[in-house]
Amino acid sequence: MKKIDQQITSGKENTSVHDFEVQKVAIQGVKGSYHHGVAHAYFGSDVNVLECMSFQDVVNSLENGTSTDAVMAIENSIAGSIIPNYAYIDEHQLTISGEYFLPIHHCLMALENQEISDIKEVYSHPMALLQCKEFFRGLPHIKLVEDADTADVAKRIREQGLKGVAAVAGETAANIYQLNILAREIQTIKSNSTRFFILNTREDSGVDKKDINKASLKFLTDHKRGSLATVLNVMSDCRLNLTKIQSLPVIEKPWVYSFFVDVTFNQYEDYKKALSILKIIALELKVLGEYKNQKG
Ligand SMILES: O=C(O)C(=O)C[C@]1(C(=O)O)C=C[C@@H](O)C=C1
Repeated sequence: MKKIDQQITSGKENTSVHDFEVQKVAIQGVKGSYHHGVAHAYFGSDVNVLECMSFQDVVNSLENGTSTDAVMAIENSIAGSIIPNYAYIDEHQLTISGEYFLPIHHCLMALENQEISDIKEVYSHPMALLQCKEFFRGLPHIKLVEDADTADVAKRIREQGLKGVAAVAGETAANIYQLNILAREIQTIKSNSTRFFILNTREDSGVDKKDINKASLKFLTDHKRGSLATVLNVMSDCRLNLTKIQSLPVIEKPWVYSFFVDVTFNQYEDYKKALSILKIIALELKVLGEYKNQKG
């Protein structure tokens, strides 16, 4: 871990001590959220977490040094990409140092002695509500309300003794905040998972070269016929496998798009060769992170 110099001023003394930077992992949400689950799975159950109530706060904590690393959801197998998170990573020069795919099993939970027929409002994270659209289509008496975090709603129901209110969250949240599970596996497709990025602000993500077999890149292309196809062909010719492509509008230039791609590879040299060509043919090529493919 990085060593930092700390100046301690006490009275007239000015002592310089060496300290070790303590790892603190920012998550969106509170204990029992899916982000919390990823922090445990990736960094170990004794990880020191910083609970943030928005993705913006996660980013701020990395920038102002209150966290050293962060976990950020980026896409879900049912609801798709969390587009604003691509922009956060790009605009704030964050480095992707890893990824984690977490199976997501949503439950509907409420205080004891509450039946589904008693529930008038269900609160949860918008991505979680999107994943359970079909389940709620069959319950028209329930109003769906977007909230900051799945587990935080569960916590609030318990702390404020909210009746007629339920949360969509994971089973861990029901256990921590002692809520009854009214329905399990309420996501539209049973096999549901969310991909999370592990982020930091260090230029070198710290991933061992021999472990790197995946990268996330951003680039723009010319408004010329075939320019995107040319970039993708270079990747294919260099034996890179494209696992994801996402376009995002370039907000200063209406109707111009940037592309965010993830590629996997067996040989780091193949990837380096592709980069050297892409630097010439693509516009504004940027490496967002080089890391280990969790599915590999
Ligand atoms: O609210 C939570 O528990 C979260 O961790 C957020 C989040 C998300 O941002 O997508 C994480 C996984 C699920 O896809 C639903 C919600």
